[in-house]
Amino acid sequence: MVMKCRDYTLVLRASFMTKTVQYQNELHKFLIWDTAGQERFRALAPMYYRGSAAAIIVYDITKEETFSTLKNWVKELRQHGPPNIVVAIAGNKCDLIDVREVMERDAKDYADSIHAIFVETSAKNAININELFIEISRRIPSTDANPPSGGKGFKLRRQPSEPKRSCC
Ligand SMILES: Nc1nc2c(ncn2[C@@H]2O[C@H](COP(=O)(O)OP(=O)(O)OP(=O)(O)O)[C@@H](O)[C@H]2O)c(=O)[nH]1
Repeated sequence: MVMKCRDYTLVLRASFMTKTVQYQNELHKFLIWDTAGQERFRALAPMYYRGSAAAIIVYDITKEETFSTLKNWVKELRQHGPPNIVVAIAGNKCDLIDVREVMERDAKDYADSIHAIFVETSAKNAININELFIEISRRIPSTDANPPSGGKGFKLRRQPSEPKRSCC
């Protein structure tokens, strides 16, 4: 998406991707919008989270300020997001524990306090990525245990439950 504004052009880096995970006997396909996390793009966020079953908010365990920013996104989702949206918090770059600034315990406690899924991940080393999506699948099971044959998808609904995940 490109937004023109006066004499400059602002390119919004929102990319789309899919991920499929197996959960119990079902394949769950996620349609994912990776949006720009910067504050200046906040007004555009509803375009992406509206109608979404889940939101993954990612911070960088080596940068404390990203964890503070994350809390603003949680507030935004709580105030303006779909009422039953499943929120997952991912502390990325857990391969860099030597330069960690955000304690795992603190992040986990915060996630628990808002009933969010929590996991530390490494996109670089593919740690806990699948586990994160499986946990989201667990929270938003199918409303229809027996979808019609030939059907290409099914609706998801939220089911509150306690997350259980630890990092690398
Ligand atoms: N060590 C390490 N580096 C990572 C990991 N994930 C991303 N990076 C690096 O961090 C930098 C930023 O990665 P991006 O994928 O652009 O992160 P982003 O959250 O999309 O950042 P924005 O583009 O600002 O929204 C890149 O240099 C990546 O290679 C990780 O798990 N471990």
